[in-house]
Amino acid sequence: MPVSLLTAEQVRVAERSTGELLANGTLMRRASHGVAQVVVGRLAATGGCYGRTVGIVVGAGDNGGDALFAGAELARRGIRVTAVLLAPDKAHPKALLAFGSAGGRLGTELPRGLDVVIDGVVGIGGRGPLRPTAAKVFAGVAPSTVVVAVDLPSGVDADTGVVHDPAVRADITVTFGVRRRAHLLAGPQCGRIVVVDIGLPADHEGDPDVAEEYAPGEIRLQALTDADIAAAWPVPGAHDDKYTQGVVGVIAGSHRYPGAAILSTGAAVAATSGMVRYVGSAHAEVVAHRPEVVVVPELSEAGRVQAWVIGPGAGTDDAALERLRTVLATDLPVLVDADALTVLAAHPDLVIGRDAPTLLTPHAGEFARLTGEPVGADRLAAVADLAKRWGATVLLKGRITLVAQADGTVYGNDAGSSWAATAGAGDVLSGIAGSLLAAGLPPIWAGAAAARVHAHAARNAASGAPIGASDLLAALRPTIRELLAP
Ligand SMILES: NC(=O)C1=CN([C@@H]2O[C@H](COP(=O)(O)OP(=O)(O)OC[C@H]3O[C@@H](n4cnc5c(N)ncnc54)[C@H](O)[C@@H]3O)[C@@H](O)[C@H]2O)[C@@H](O)CC1
Ligand SMILES: Nc1ncnc2c1ncn2[C@@H]1O[C@H](COP(=O)(O)OP(=O)(O)O)[C@@H](O)[C@H]1O
Ligand SMILES: [K+]
Repeated sequence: MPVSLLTAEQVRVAERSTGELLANGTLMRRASHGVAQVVVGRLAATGGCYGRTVGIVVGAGDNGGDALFAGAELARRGIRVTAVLLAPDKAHPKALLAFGSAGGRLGTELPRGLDVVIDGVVGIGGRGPLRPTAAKVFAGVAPSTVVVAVDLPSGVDADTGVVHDPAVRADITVTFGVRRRAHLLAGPQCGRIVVVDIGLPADHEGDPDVAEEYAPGEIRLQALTDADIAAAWPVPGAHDDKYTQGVVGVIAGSHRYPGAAILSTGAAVAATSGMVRYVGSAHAEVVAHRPEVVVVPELSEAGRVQAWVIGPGAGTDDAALERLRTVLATDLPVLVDADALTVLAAHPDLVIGRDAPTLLTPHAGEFARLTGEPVGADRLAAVADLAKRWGATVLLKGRITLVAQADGTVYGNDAGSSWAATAGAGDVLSGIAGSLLAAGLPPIWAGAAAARVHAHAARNAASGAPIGASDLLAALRPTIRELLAP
């Protein structure tokens, strides 16, 4: 099942629902034990615990309490632990006492050359950037020191994932019970995320039971897992033929710029085993690369399809507008990308009010063209708002891809690497998502599944070195094979 990512308020609701466990400090003891275990695991893997050095940066709230209790546990294991209290008179009293009794020391700055530093400045109660005193402490941390954030890297907004300046950059983030939105939205800032079970009540899907907290239209952020995608990926059955699996039509590229057409149709051929049609002036080039694609130069000559992809390298002239108008007037699912988004920006009425499934796939620049303003720091709010206003599904590209449906549901994916940031990678994405639309997946699933497989393919193709979009395309089939038969 998709993994939910909660707001700070939803986390607090889930914590409060445990009643006594929250009030008597059991949740905090479980949380801090989880932090200590992660640190011990890290030290044990690199030479053991005894005599190693850990620093703790402690803020005024419960996040600092978690860090101090964890520090007490580490000190009891023979680790030399030093805590810097940013607000000494507000540090969690019981945790501070436990830390002192366990042999933890207090300092005004962190010792040099630490093995690990624990960021307990702020968690879900944090607002804005690291304040100057905390920033100064972290500025002195050596690059070789492993940074373990308690709950969230401080300076990262829990709900929007906005990374303020300055903010902590963590190698590992240890969180409690359920992921916060920032763990996806600011994934690269969090490093590896470890979710510790602290006994929050779970609903039948395994998520903390906050379903009733969602009002209609409210943003609900989730992430698809590989298992979700594998279960939904179209696999031909005994009675399938080329038509029953869905035919995708791609309107892309031009004789002068055939690359987008080759990449998009190539990805559509690789993603599912149905049929791919191509419409446009790059028909000779497309068929030279992929003889199985059925090509025609004009839209009027195209046979039946179950979904359209329109836009990659397809131009922005009057003829492009007419083709866009024609496909959007059908009752078929349509993916609008690249040049077609530029055309659409001047004619939003073509999509607003459209009943059939519509998937828009802008990068940040195209998004700004559609809305008339930059995406801004809060990408989640921006993409959800456009989806709601236009009544379409919107996939905002980038390291973190967000796919928003008009009802407030948003699926997010952290690509895990940025090797896909290369020319033509978007054309590949359009072909994958288009073929999934033709197979009958709802736009949010087609977009999110395509984004995740695209990211895996980029990582597999790159394997530590730069790639071009055709390398990404070539890695698609082995990546899908790995997904379907892990
Ligand atoms: N409520 C609970 O039972 C549990 C809470 N837990 C921990 O408690 C945290 C939440 O604790 P709190 O609600 O006390 O909030 P935090 O400790 O996250 O932060 C609030 C405090 O930090 C100050 N502050 C806010 N922004 C700041 C900034 N930019 N720089 C410096 N100080 C800033 C605030 O004035 C306030 O004193 C979670 O993130 C988690 O680590 C865990 O122990 C799990 C259980
Ligand atoms: N920093 C990044 N990390 C990971 N993936 C990225 C990054 N930037 C872009 N991408 C992905 O690469 C693709 C680029 O698409 P796009 O910008 O349309 O390029 P083009 O038009 O050249 O094909 C998208 O799938 C996008 O999500
Ligand atoms: K923190």
